Amino acid sequence: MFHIYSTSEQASQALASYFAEAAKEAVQTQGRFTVALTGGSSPKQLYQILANSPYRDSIPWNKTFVFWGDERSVPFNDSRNNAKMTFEALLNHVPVPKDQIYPMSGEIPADESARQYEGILQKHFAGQPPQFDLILLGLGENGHTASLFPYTPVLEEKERWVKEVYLTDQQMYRITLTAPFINQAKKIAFILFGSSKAQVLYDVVKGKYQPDFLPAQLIKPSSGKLHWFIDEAAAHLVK
Ligand SMILES: O=C(O)[C@H](O)[C@@H](O)[C@H](O)[C@H](O)COP(=O)(O)O
Repeated sequence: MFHIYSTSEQASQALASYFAEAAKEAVQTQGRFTVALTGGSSPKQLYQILANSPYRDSIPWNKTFVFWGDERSVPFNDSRNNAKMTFEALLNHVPVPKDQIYPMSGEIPADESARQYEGILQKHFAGQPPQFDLILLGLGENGHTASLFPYTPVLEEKERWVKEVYLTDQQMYRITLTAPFINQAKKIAFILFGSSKAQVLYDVVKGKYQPDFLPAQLIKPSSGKLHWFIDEAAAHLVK
């Protein structure tokens, strides 16, 4: 479902409200809210909105468990680290217990980090279906989402929940939730803005299915809901 707004600010406000509703609903039904955050520039406004009232005061942060959809394999203090950005924009300002926040480690080799993260998730979901209540995702101009990049082996992964991927052009490992695992989520919300995303958004949702080339096409929740929070500039080809 598309949620299209004139400005990125309005779209971020709408997603903040959706986030808050998802959190309250999850806590009411299961006693906790499990969310995966995204990196990139698009969610920063959302995080800043969530860090301030009314959301800072109304979301059940003390029952919220925070994970990430992907991470660059760089130390936490590196400016490219997704968790660092999220702490600065959101997590340092809201009362989520620190032991309920699970950054992917960039301090150990990426393959170990991916296995470690899978272990953390298995423990978190022990005895329950491994379903995030909400996963936030961005969309890159080349069709990637999380760290599911075109023509990378991780796109073929069917068993693992979390996997490392080496990106030759960036000369960097990244760690990512895999598409089959993301697709278990109850709610998935993409956030993207600007005319530079219009063509890729069109290609992903209306174009030919070619997920090796456009990995975001792999995101199809098996029983959950898929939402797109976008501005007019990004939406103009899909409307
Ligand atoms: O770590 C990251 O960068 C992301 O998880 C990545 O998948 C991002 O969401 C897209 O690249 C879109 O990024 P923008 O929002 O900056 O366009």
